[in-house]
Amino acid sequence: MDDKPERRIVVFGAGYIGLVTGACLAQLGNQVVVRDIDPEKIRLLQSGEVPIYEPGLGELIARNKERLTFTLDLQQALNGAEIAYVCVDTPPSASGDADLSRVWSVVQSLEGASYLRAVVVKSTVPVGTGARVRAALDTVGLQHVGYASNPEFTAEGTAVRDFLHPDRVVVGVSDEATARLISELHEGVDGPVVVMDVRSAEMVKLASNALLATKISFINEIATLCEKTGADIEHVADAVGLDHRLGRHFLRPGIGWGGSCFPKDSEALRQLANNTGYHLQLLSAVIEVNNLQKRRAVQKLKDELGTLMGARVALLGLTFKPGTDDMREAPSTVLAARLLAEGAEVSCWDPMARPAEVEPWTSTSRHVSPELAVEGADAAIVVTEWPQLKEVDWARVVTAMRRPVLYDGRNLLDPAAMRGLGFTYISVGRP
Ligand SMILES: NC(=O)C1=CN([C@@H]2O[C@H](COP(=O)(O)OP(=O)(O)OC[C@H]3O[C@@H](n4cnc5c(N)ncnc54)[C@H](O)[C@@H]3O)[C@@H](O)[C@H]2O)C=CC1
Ligand SMILES: O=C(O)[C@H]1O[C@H](OP(=O)(O)OP(=O)(O)OC[C@H]2O[C@@H](n3ccc(=O)[nH]c3=O)[C@H](O)[C@@H]2O)[C@H](O)[C@@H](O)[C@@H]1O
Repeated sequence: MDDKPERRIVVFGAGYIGLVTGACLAQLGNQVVVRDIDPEKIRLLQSGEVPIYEPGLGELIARNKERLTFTLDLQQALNGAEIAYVCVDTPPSASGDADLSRVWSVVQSLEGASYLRAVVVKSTVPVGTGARVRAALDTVGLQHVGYASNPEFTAEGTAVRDFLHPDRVVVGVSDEATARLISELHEGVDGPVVVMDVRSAEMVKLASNALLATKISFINEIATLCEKTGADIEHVADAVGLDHRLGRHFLRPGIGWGGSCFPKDSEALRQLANNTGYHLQLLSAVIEVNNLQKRRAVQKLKDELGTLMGARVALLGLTFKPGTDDMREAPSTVLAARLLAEGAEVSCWDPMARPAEVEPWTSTSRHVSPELAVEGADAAIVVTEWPQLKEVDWARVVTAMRRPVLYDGRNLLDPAAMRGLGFTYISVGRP
C-alpha cells in the first residue's frame, strides 16, 4: 500500500454511500473531496458532525480529516480531480424505474474537468446505464475519460467494515487502463476485485439484492405454512441453513424486508425486465409476499382484538432494521398507515429514527422508552429487533397494558416466557 500513488478523488453525494466511500478512500491514502448539493449536510460535515448514523463513520472521518473535505462548490470539488465517484440517490420514479436525474446532473457537471481520468458509478442503476453515461461523457468532451461501474454491496450498520473487508469488489469496465486504475485504488481493501464488462457489473448488483430479498420472502412463506401446520420456523431455518449450499444468512423470518434498497431495487429490476418484454414471475411473487407480510400482522391483531377501531397499538422500533436511523420503506411506515386507516391510535418508540420522519403520522405519539409507548395499549408490535427490547421488564409491561397482546414481528422474544407472563403472544412461524 505504501508505494500506491495518492489519487485526487471527488465523490458526488454525501449520503450513506458517498460518505462511507469518501472516508474509506481517504483511509486508503487518497485526497478526497465529497460534494453535495444539500447545504445543511455540508454545513454539518464541515463543522465535524456526521448527518447520518453509521457505526464507525464519524471516527473514520475524524481520523482522515487531513485528506477528506466537504464542499457545496462544484469548481472546488473538480479542481485537480482524477477520479469522480457518483454516489447520488437513484430513487424510484412514478413508473417504478430508477430515477436517474441526479446521475445525469452529475455527469453534465463534469464538463471541462481537465484532470479527470475516470468516472465511476457506485449508485445502483439499471443495466445499460453505463453505456448511456459513456455517450453523455463523449458529448461533453470527455471521450478520453474512462468509465467504470463499481456497484456497492455494503449494508447499513456495517458499511465501513463491509467496504474495507468486502466479499468482492465488482468492477465493470470496457478498457484495460480503467480496470487497472480502479483495481489499484482497491489495494488495501481486504477482498477480491472481480473485473467484467459494464452491463454484467450492473446486473450483479440488481441480481444480488433480488436474491437476498427472495431468500427472505421464501422463508416468510415457509413460516406462514409452519403456522398452519404446527412446525417451528426457527428449527426449520436453522436446519435448512446448515446445508452449506443454502446457508443460514437471510433466512430470518419476520414482518418483511424494507429499507432504501430492497424495495426500490427489486421493483426497478422487475420494471427493467418488463421494459424488455419479459415478466420476472419469481421476483413479482417475492415482492407480493413481502407486501402481504405486513398486512398479515395487522390482520392478526384484528383477529385478536375484534376491531382496531379505537384500539391503541404500540409500534416498538421504527427504522427498517436496528443499527441505523434510516426510515426509508421501513415496515413501520406501512403498519402505521394501515393501523390509522383501521381507526387505531398509534404510539411508538425508536431509539434512532429522526423526528421529522415520524411527524407525518399526525396521530402518532412517540415515547422515550418502550415501556411508556405500551402503557395503556391494547396491543404492541415488535417491528425492529433493537437489542434494547430484550432488556425491557416485560413482567411490568404486561400489567401496564390495557390488553396484553404482543405481536413479535422479529421473533425476538421467547414464546414460552412471554406466555408465562400472561401475554397473548404471536410471532412469525412459531407455535
Ligand atoms: N444506502 C445503502 O446502504 C446503499 C445504497 N446503494 C445505492 O447508492 C446510491 C446512494 O444511496 P444513499 O447513499 O443511500 O443515498 P442518500 O440519499 O443517503 O444520499 C444521496 C446524496 O446525494 C446527494 N445529491 C443528489 N444530487 C446530487 C448532485 N447533483 N451532486 C451531489 N450530490 C447530490 C443528495 O443530496 C444526498 O445527500 C443509491 O443508488 C443506492 O441505491 C447501494 C448499496 C447500499
Ligand atoms: O443495496 C443496498 O442498499 C444494500 O441492501 C441490503 O442492505 P440493507 O438494506 O442495509 O439491509 P439488510 O441487512 O440487507 O436488511 C434489509 C431488510 O431485510 C430484512 N431482513 C434481513 C435479513 C433476514 O434474514 N430477514 C429480514 O427480514 C431486514 O430487517 C431489513 O428490513 C444488502 O444487504 C446490501 O448488500 C446492499 O448493498
